[in-house]
Amino acid sequence: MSTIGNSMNIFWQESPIGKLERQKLLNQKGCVVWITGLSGSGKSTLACSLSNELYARGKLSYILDGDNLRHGLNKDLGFKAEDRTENIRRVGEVAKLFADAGLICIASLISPYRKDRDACRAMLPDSNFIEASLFLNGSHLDYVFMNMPLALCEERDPKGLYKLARAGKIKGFTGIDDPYDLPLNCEIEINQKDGVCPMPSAMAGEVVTYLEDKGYLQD
Ligand SMILES: Nc1ncnc2c1ncn2[C@@H]1O[C@H](COP(=O)(O)OS(=O)(=O)O)[C@@H](OP(=O)(O)O)[C@H]1O
Ligand SMILES: Nc1ncnc2c1ncn2[C@@H]1O[C@H](COP(=O)(O)OP(=O)(O)O)[C@@H](O)[C@H]1O
Repeated sequence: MSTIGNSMNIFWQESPIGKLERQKLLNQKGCVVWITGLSGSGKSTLACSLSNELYARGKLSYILDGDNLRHGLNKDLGFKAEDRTENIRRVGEVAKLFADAGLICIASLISPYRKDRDACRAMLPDSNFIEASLFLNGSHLDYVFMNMPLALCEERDPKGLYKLARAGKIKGFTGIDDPYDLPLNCEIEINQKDGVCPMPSAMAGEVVTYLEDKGYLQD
């Protein structure tokens, strides 16, 4: 019996089929690939390309896209700091469930605050001791940082939001008048090469190679 958050007298219910059985069924390891970066940096593009690439290899993934989740689960949240924190916390919890289900969960959110990203990583510890030896950082969450210059994101501006933010019509826009804390410990960083952004398939390929090397693409 325990007290968690605001709930009292609650018990953990075990289920007969666990993560290991599900992973065997799917021949992959449940994990979270969390893509962070400015609006317009290419998070959704990478998420879709990665999902396609994994599908072609017979691997089951699911995309948690910040924009989409704000249409449902997170429709009560805005963009002030505490709402963004709650947004990331909720998506971290959902991602944890997907990883436990055995899926390769691809989360694509700006996730601008370092403390919230650190909290998500802490939420997904590698609890299985035998498995743990396979993973260097002991976490089933890996960050991909879309390190694209603000000027490029602003030039792309596919939704016209930077223009509105610059005109003062959107307040607290990430990169303009709300901070983006640069990641200090991301597993993968995607950069421009000679001023050119890699093709989506090349970005996805880099992540797939990483997942392969870490042993996620087999049970
Ligand atoms: N103020 C402000 N700041 C940043 N972004 C804004 C804002 N208002 C609306 N949008 C749109 O919301 C998308 C980001 O949602 P997220 O859930 O990923 O944001 S966060 O992680 O909670 O910061 C983001 O989508 P992406 O462009 O896909 O990143 C924007 O289209
Ligand atoms: N690797 C890339 N090369 C060229 N254009 C890209 C690349 N990645 C994204 N884009 C373009 O940049 C814009 C923003 O990409 P998007 O994936 O929607 O970013 P985010 O999800 O971070 O807001 C889109 O118009 C997209 O087509």
